[in-house]
Amino acid sequence: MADQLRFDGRVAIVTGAGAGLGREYAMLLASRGAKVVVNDLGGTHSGEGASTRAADVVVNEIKANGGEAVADYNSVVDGDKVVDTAIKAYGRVDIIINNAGILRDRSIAKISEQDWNLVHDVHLKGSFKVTQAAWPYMKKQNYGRIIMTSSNSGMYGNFGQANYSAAKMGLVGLANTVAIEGAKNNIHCNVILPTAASRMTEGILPDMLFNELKPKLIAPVVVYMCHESCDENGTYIESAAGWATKVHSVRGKGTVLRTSIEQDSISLEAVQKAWGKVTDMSEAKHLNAIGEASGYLLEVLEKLKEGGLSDFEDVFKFGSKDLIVYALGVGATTKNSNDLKFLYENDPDFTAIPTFFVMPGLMLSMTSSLVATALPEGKANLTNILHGEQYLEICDDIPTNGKLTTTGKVFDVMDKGSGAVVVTNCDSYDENGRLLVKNQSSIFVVGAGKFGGKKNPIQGVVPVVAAPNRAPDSFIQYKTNEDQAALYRMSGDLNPLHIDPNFAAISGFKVPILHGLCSLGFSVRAVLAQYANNNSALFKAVKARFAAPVVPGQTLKVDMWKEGKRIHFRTSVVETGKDVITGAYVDLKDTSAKL
Ligand SMILES: CCCCCCC[C@@H](O)CC(=O)SCCNC(=O)CCNC(=O)[C@H](O)C(C)(C)COP(=O)(O)OP(=O)(O)OC[C@H]1O[C@@H](n2cnc3c(N)ncnc32)[C@H](O)[C@@H]1OP(=O)(O)O
Repeated sequence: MADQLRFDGRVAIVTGAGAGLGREYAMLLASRGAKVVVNDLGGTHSGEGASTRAADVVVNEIKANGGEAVADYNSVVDGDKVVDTAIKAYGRVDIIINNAGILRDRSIAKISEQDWNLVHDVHLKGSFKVTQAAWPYMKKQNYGRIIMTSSNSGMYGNFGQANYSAAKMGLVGLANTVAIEGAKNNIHCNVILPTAASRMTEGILPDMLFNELKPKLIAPVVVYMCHESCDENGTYIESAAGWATKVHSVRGKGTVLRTSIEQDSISLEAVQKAWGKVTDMSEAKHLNAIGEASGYLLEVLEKLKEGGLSDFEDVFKFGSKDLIVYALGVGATTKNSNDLKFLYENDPDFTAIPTFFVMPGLMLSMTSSLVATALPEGKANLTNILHGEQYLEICDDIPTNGKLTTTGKVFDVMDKGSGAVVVTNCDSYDENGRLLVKNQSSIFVVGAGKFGGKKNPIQGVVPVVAAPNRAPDSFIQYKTNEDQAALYRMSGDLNPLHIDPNFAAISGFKVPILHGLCSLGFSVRAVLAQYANNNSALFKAVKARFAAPVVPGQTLKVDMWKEGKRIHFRTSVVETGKDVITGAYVDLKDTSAKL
C-alpha cells in the first residue's frame, strides 16, 4: 500500500512486551516493517520471578507473521544490556517504547521501602537507563523516537498507588527534559497515559470498562508517535477504548502579592486576602517552556520596578477590504489568476494571505514608548527602532473578517552591543475566545546596547534557522514597485521611515526603506506559490530575520529549500546581491509541490 505508514529499516525496543500493551506495540511495529527487540523479564505483575517464555512467545508470533524480532530478557534497570541486544542484532536503535511496569499497591501507611523502590526501579529508573543507553546511538543517527508511559494514576492520583503515582509523574518530568535535550538531534520524546485492560489492571477496573479497554485500541496511537512523520515532541497523550486526546498543564494568571519592589515582606493576611486571585483559573494558560514561566516572573519584577509596565491589549477589526489592500501591498496581482482569491471578495476561494495576521497588535507591540520602557536607559524612539525578526503562527482556521482581541507583552530584552533587541509576544483571539494567531516581534534598537544586559535570548524566543548548505531547490523573483511602501502603509504601519525622506535621513537612511513585513509578505507569497499551490490553509508558521533594508523598487529574489514540511528561504535584492531576509523558514501543514 503506497500511503501506509511504514517502519522499514527502523529498530524498535519495546520494554515489557511479553503481554498487554507492550505486546501490541511490538506486533504492530513489526507488522509495519520495524525490527523489534521484545524485552520482557517474564516476572509476575508485582515484579517477582523471571522467565524467557513471555518474550519468546511474542517473538515467535512476530516471526510467524513474517516479521523480524529478537527476544531480550534483561531487567530494564540494566538498560545498557537491553540496548546491547538491539545493537548486536540490528546495529541501531530508532525507537524506544518504555512500557515495562509492575504494581505494588498499598495505601501510603503500608508501603514498604521495598515496594517503593521496586516500583520506582522498574518504571522510572528503567525508563531512564534504557533511554540513556540508547542516547549516543540516536544522537549519532540524528534520529530517535522515545515514549514514556505515564498514567492517570499519576496525573490525578489513585487510592493505594502512591508509589506507582509518584513514579508515573516522574516519567512526565523525565519526558519533558528528554524532549528539550533531544530536539536539536531530531530525538522526540512523548508520553502516553493509557488506560488498558492488562494483568496490572485486572481486578481494579469494573468489568464493563475492562472489556472495552483493549490494548490494541491504544497501540496505533503510540506507534504513530514513533513514526518519523509525527512532529510531536514533549506531548502527553491520553488514550483508551479507541479514543485519544492531548493533555496539558495550565497555569493561572496569578496575582502580585506586593505593591512595589521596595516592599520586601508579605504578611500572611495579605496572602489570605489574595487567595481567590492566586487560585483563580479563569484565565489559565498552558506554557510551552520554562522560559515562559521565568520570563513572566521577570516581567512581574519589571512591572514592579517601573511601578506598572502593563501588558497591552488591542482590538483589531478587519474585513475583505483590508485583506485586499494588504495583498496588493505585498505584490499580489490580477495578472496572476492564482492570486485572484487574495484580491476579489466574490472569488469562491477568497482568503487572506496568512502574513496579513502579523497586523493585530503590531502597532502597539512596536511603539517606541513600549520599547523604551522595556530598556533600562529608555533610549528608544521612532528614529532608532528597526524591525529585527518576526515569528507568526496561525493556530486555527483564518476568517476573512472579524474582530480580534490581542494581548501582548514584552517577553525578552537583549543587549547586543551595537543595539538592544526587545522581543514582544502577542496572542490574538477571536470573538469566541479562540486563539487564532501568535506573533513574536523582535525590535532592534540601534545604538541602545551596552547597558550591561544579557546577550542571549531566554527560552521561548523562536530562533532563526540557517538554510541548508546546498544550492537552493528553487527560487522566485518579484520586482517591488517604487510606491510599494506607500501602498503597504495603508495596511496600518504608518511609520514615517517608509515614506518621509527627511525622517529617513534622521534615521540614517539615504531614502525611505520598505517595511520588513512587506518583504516578508512577498517572500511568503513565493513559498506558498512554489510549495503550497497558493493555498493559505496549508500555512502554519513563518520565522524570519530582517538582515538588511530594502528600498522600494528593488527586485526580491526568494531562494527556497524544501526539507519535508519546512521550507527554508533566503531573500536577497537582485540589484545589489545583498541578503535581506535570512535564517527564515515557513512551516507548512502539508505541501503540494508545483509540477
Ligand atoms: C507608528 C509606529 C510604528 C512602529 C513600528 C515599526 C515597524 C516597522 O515600521 C519597522 C521596519 O519595518 S524597519 C525595516 C525592516 N528592518 C530592517 O530593514 C532591518 C535590517 N537589519 C539591519 O539593518 C541589521 O540587521 C541591524 C541594523 C538590525 C543589525 O545590524 P548590526 O548592528 O550590524 O548587527 P550585527 O553586528 O550583524 O549583529 C549584532 C548582534 O545582533 C544580532 N542581530 C543582527 N541582526 C538582527 C536582527 N535583524 N534581529 C535581531 N537580532 C539581530 C546578531 O545576531 C548579533 O547578536 P549575537 O552577537 O548574539 O549573534
